[in-house]
Amino acid sequence: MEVAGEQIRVQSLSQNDKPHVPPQYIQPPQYRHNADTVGGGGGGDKSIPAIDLGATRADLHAELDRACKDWGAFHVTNHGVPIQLLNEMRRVGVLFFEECPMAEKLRYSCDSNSFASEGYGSRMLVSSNDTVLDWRDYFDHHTLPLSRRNPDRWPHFPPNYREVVAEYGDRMKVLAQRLLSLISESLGLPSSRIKEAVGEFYQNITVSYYPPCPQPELTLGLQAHSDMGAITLLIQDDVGGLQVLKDGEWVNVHPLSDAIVVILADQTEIITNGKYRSAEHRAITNVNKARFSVATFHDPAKTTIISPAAELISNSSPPKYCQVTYGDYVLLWYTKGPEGKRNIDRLLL
Ligand SMILES: O=C(O)CCC(=O)C(=O)O
Ligand SMILES: [Fe+2]
Repeated sequence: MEVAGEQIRVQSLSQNDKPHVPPQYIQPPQYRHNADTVGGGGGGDKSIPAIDLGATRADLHAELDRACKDWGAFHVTNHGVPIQLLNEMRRVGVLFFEECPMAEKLRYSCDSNSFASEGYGSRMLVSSNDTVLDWRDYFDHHTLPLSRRNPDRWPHFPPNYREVVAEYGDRMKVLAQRLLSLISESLGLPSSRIKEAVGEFYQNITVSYYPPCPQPELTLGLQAHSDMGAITLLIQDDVGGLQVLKDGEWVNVHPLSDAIVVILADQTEIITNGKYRSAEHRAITNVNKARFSVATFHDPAKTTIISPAAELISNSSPPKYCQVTYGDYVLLWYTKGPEGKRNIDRLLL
């Protein structure tokens, strides 16, 4: 835990070789995952849908409609982002966490007293000292709009790290726009409808590093939450650990190396008046292997007011959520904590 400026990273704890995790990382019993499911179960045969973006438009609309209603999360293949870039993003990210000396990594430390500050950290929520901590280190990059992008603040090791992140962010933006268009169309809305409601993308890229954990049954790599913004695009390595909640059961998102995981976030749920849902998800830990993922978030500006799309409102389908200024929503998330989907539930009418 970070107290009075002291910087403790989970990676350092993991390298201590202690058999027990410190008490701040122990989840209350109701939030722990069932160790029996790790690697084996985690939803049994169930898995999120996989959608081939090369399919015909009519097929795509039907498949997206199903996936966004039932899951709020799905894999996409044939997505147009070069596979080499996905692999390079994974490679430079892992090299930073594993090969860069801790003293140098700490030079990029984020400001642990402000929300979503850019840089290297372990503790996303600034709320209170009794928050249970995630078994995760991360590096958060502010990538879009370009006025927020300052690669000087990003890792200088390996040498091409900054170039890869910049290109990766640009490619993810294009894919996120395309997906929001297709998702609008699959609801019968004009293709630009959700994109216009979100406005210019504020894009953050968070690379997460989950070190091996001596007591995975007591911890979470990342507590259950839904993402705050509009749409998240995620890639992971081959270790596995991401889970999505489906009908009350946690289902493993099995790694598919060339695919990208799409996670609908809360503002899309509001704009679609709950017709499409944001996915509640979490990351679990394991004893043997460090795990790596890259989440690219696409959010509205803090001043944007988000409300259900008028075209989706009628006498038989009244508004389900009250309108919210995105900045107020973010503040709630960071001060109260995500606790699953509690924050969006507060907006229910
Ligand atoms: O590491 C993962 O797979 C999940 C990351 C995530 O959900 C997030 O950063 O919001
Ligand atoms: Fe997330």
